[in-house]
Amino acid sequence: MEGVDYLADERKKAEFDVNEMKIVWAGSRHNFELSDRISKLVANDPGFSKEGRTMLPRKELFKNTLRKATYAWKRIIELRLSEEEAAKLRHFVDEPAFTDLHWGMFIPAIKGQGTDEQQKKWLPLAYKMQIIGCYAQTELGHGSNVQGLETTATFDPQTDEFVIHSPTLTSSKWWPGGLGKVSTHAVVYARLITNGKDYGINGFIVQLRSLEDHKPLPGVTVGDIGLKFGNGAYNTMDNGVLRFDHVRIPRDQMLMRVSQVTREGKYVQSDVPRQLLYGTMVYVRQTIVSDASNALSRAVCIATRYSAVRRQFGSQNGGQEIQVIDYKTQQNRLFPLLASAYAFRFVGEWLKWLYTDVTQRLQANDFSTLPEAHACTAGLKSLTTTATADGIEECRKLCGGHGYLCSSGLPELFAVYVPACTYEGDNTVLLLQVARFLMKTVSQLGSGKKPVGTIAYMGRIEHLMQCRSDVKQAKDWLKPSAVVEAFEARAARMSVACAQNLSKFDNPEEGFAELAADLAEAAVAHCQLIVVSKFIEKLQQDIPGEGVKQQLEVLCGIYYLFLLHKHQGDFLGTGYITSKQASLANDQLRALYSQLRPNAISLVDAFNYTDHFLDSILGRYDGNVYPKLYEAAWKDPLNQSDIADGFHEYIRPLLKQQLRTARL
Ligand SMILES: CC(C)(COP(=O)(O)OP(=O)(O)OC[C@H]1O[C@@H](n2cnc3c(N)ncnc32)[C@H](O)[C@@H]1OP(=O)(O)O)[C@@H](O)C(=O)NCCC(=O)NCCSC(=O)CCCC(=O)O
Ligand SMILES: Cc1cc2nc3c(=O)[nH]c(=O)nc-3n(C[C@H](O)[C@H](O)[C@H](O)COP(=O)(O)OP(=O)(O)OC[C@H]3O[C@@H](n4cnc5c(N)ncnc54)[C@H](O)[C@@H]3O)c2cc1C
Repeated sequence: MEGVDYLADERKKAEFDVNEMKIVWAGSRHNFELSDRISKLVANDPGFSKEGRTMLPRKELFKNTLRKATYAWKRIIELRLSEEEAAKLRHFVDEPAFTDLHWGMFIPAIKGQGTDEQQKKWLPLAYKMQIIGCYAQTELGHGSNVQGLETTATFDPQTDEFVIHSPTLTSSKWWPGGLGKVSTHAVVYARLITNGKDYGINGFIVQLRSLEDHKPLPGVTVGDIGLKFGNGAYNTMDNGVLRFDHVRIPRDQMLMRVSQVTREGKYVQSDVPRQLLYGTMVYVRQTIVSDASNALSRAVCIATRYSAVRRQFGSQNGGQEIQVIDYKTQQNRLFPLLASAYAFRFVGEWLKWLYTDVTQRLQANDFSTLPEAHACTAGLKSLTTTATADGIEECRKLCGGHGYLCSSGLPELFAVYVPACTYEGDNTVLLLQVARFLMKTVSQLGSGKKPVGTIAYMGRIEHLMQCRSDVKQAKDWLKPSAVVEAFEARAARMSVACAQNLSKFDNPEEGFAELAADLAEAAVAHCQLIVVSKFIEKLQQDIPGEGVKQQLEVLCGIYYLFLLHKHQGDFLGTGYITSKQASLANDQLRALYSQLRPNAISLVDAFNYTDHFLDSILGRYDGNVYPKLYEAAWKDPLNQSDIADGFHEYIRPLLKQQLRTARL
């Protein structure tokens, strides 16, 4: 029981009020109480047990997910949970399921792209789960290039219907979650054709399966696309394939907020921008940023607790060995991830605000902030999911050999998380969207159009192109103004360098393609600036609780100094800092690691995760790792008998043969 006492000692070292930090992490007292209550409700309900999940064959795994999702719905109804509480419950059940897409994409697509009338008709059915929907956009041949989708929706004025058709193999819908085995309906993205003219992509509500016996409707071929990465993991989801053979739907099932087709077959474009068709993706990308902080904090919680329990080397006079968390290399790998989890939390909060603001504006027909919202959601989705996927894998390595066991929770967390780098937009493709936005901004600098919001810094381009860091000693790197200027100057100079290189090409598209790798790096620099700025802005707020703000300052410092160290080439290459100043930044970073060290365990306790949610022996709250690892091994099906199945067939004949050879 050594571990139990050990983490208790660690907790005593905390220099701040952990309960207050829990509220900062949750975003508000209300959010904290909500998460705390619902996570415990899920953890204490045997219906949501995760026991043996990674051992189940696919069919059983999937059925188990159906059972859990239905049980969750039953509890939501019985307990009369609000929409907010219900969403939390699904979150803490912690198993990818068709319901994620139903609530997370099908309903938002109808809300964002449907007319009031369409919303009135479809949303009540969806809210009661009398229909179950998915988001069918991606095809076998195209995912990133949405304009390249091939499914057609041809208007037939004779019958006032659209004919939905998959003209080629590559037009088969491929990937939509919840489609394979569950959804009764889908929002299908298809090329709208009327009067022989192709008007590009639009959304259509299409029924796929009978509401009576769940059989695919005539003309619909639908199934699961097969086993995915990892054991268990995302295989709880029925990502699907779907083909249409001239399936007819009424005209009013075209989502008509952005454009309409009249009874006569006339195409009418509303005064809202066509980009609103992509609105569901903007919404989901924004939620993915908060999810990144959830996933990363979970991995970091496991790796931090285990790093305090684990000891290697350095025993003096028969005393205890060193806790691996005390190695500076371990700190240099772990603490920036802990800081990133907090950074992503705060930028996620801010992005939620931005999204709400843009939605309100859109409702009032003000579309001015849409490009920035797109650039921010795309860029931050890309930045945070890349860092989180890499971070989870780093946490696995930080846990040494035991991190490779499924019982550490890390392999499954990684396998479930890593597709976030691809879905909702491949991370590189999304960075290039940010780069386009940046190049447009730079090209308009002389036009008198003042950059606002996250690109307001470009308005000070002349200063940012020539200023130099005035850092003279390590602690100067703790000054927010010094840091923000460093990140602004680096981002601005990288963008301007790209713009200058682009201007050498006669054809801008050719130039963009040729310089894509540099452009993606400039986009990363811009996105890192946003995260750093939002963290610093958070610290300017009034934050109650003894020592809480100080800890956040340490975390913020670690976040930006680690980035500065990692991307030293950019900061030096653009000439904003000298190598001496880079080295001072590193000195300060090391000092911050030492300040963070006694608080590390309490900083991960502030995430307030239940052992059920973490589902990790290495990350147990009580640190009681070794007895539980030992116990868990014996639960493996291989250990149900001393003699393995297959012994008589394979091992015994082998041994006999060796015996004969030995006698020879
Ligand atoms: C990559 C692009 C952006 C390219 O679009 P395009 O129209 O060919 O590109 P373009 O000419 O560069 O852009 C035209 C213009 O559209 C703008 N734009 C592009 N996207 C958006 C948006 N979301 N909101 C607002 N504006 C947007 C661009 O900035 C361009 O604007 P501009 O003309 O420069 O003013 C797009 O096609 C795209 O988003 N691809 C990624 C596909 C994707 O994310 N699929 C998601 C499928 S659902 C899913 O994965 C579910 C995940 C499961 C889960 O969450 O659990
Ligand atoms: C687990 C999971 C769940 C999903 N759920 C859904 C869903 O519910 N509904 C749905 O419709 N879709 C879903 N998708 C599909 C997903 O949205 C797409 O896979 C994603 O948008 C990436 O598109 P792609 O597969 O076409 O990748 P590709 O674009 O083919 O990417 C392949 C490679 O090409 C590169 N590349 C592509 N274009 C460019 C470019 N212009 N410049 C430089 N590099 C480029 C990419 O960076 C990448 O390295 C899901 C995918 C996964 C993995």
